[in-house]
Amino acid sequence: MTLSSKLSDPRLFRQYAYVDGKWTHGEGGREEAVFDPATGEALGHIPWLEAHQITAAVDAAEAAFVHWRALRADERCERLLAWYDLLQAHREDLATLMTLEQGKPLPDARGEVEYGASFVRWFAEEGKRTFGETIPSHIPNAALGTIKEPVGIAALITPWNFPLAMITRKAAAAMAAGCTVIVKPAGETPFSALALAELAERAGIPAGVFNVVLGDPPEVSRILCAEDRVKALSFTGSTRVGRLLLEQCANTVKRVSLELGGNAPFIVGPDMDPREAAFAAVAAKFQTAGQDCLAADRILVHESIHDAFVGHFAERMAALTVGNGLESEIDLGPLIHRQAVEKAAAIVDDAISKGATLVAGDQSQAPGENFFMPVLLTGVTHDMKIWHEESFAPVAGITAYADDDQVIEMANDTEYGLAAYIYTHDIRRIWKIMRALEFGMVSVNSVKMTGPPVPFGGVKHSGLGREGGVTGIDEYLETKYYCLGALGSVSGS
Ligand SMILES: NC(=O)c1ccc[n+]([C@@H]2O[C@H](COP(=O)([O-])OP(=O)(O)OC[C@H]3O[C@@H](n4cnc5c(N)ncnc54)[C@H](O)[C@@H]3O)[C@@H](O)[C@H]2O)c1
Ligand SMILES: N[C@@H](CC=O)C(=O)O
Repeated sequence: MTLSSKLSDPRLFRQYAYVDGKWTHGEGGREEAVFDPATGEALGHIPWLEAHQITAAVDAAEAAFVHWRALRADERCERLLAWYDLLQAHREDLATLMTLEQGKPLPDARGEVEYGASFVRWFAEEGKRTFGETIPSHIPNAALGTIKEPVGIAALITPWNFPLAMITRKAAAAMAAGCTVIVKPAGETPFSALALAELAERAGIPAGVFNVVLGDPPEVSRILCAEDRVKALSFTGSTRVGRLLLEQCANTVKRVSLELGGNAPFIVGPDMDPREAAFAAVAAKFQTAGQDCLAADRILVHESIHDAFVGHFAERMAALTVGNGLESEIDLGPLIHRQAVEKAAAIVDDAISKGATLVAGDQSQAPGENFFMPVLLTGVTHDMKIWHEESFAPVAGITAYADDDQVIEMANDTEYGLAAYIYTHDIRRIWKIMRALEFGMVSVNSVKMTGPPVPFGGVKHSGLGREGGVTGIDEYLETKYYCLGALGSVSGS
């Protein structure tokens, strides 16, 4: 059965790049297969564009920018809202596509479509509120102020773990600001991006405003980063690649936004009900099979409730079902590919060899070669990979701590600074720990922390800038200051 036959609208499945409003094949004959990580079956193929075709996408975005930026904000809003409506109308097909190429369970994929669409609606509205300011003048007879203007073409490079929402959180902000965009999705999950392009076209987004290029990742990124006409780069992905791209953007002095890796601590205070906290920790760890930048990687539990917490965690973890995300009642789908499984196994082996205890996690039960059964390790310490590396896998590491100062030190003992969780009802402890944590986002007594109104982003090596919220659109705007002199009548006003 082909992929398109699983969709009620088969035209959402596209195996071409999308440049200047046209479905585009590669001119050099290079292509890449895209696999269903659950079954290993090839879902389809995507072309790799040649260097001159990437440059042609920049030409198209440049030409489209002239007209797109000239529209009124409310006109851009109307088109983005039409796109939002289409995303909602095709939610089921978009979720099916996503589960097939990414592996996450269908209900999670539906949730991501909803989440991704919510950024389009949010920024459609925010585009109407890109206010400048009036500045009381210190210059006689002058009026001073600022205007917000779109930066120009934005290149958006995105990962495979959230194949739709990571694009819309960037693209909707950029497009609402009046920018045109060139999206380079992950090669593992291009079909969600191409379905977005199909729906953008149907929504009346003009040719050249939303482009999707496909190709060899280092080659495409080098071209986009070196292009002076590309004024902003927004990247979501690993810290390793983020650093490379930051370097590559130096010559053209681009605006760079980076949403990079995480290694979230999950802190449980002594006053917590261990069962309630353990169930929350399981949810924070195993969403998207642990392939989430917000995944609770280091679970730090007060020594007084540690053993009870571990018992409840193991009990809840044992109830998780692992399988093909298209089947019903599945909690964890496959990992994205075999290398991810091997990396997870290496992290577990490293921890055990350095003294961690394997409480649960029997890989002989895995239902396929890309699957990894949830693992629970206790006694994880600073010298283990699991402490420092983002496992991006369903591997939970628990450690006991003695007091607040110790847990703050443990939590901050990482190069990452994206998100952290605190579970306690002691308001003084919450305030002390929350202020001391070196993380861009801290969630207290809640697993869910994201959504369009929040400024999403990290500190330290987790990134630069913020996405979403009222400031997310600023990543795509320049502030132009003006001084209107010799006006005569305004002095002193
Ligand atoms: N902070 C956030 O908002 C956030 C959200 C989702 C994922 N992530 C992070 O993304 C990572 C997982 O995604 P991934 O494995 O796709 O990341 P990745 O860095 O390997 O790839 C991200 C993108 O960069 C491209 N790429 C890969 N190698 C490249 C190279 N050498 N030069 C140029 N481009 C290259 C990929 O094709 C992809 O489009 C994790 O570290 C995760 O924490 C962060
Ligand atoms: N869950 C994150 C994506 C991280 O991988 C989000 O909400 O943006």
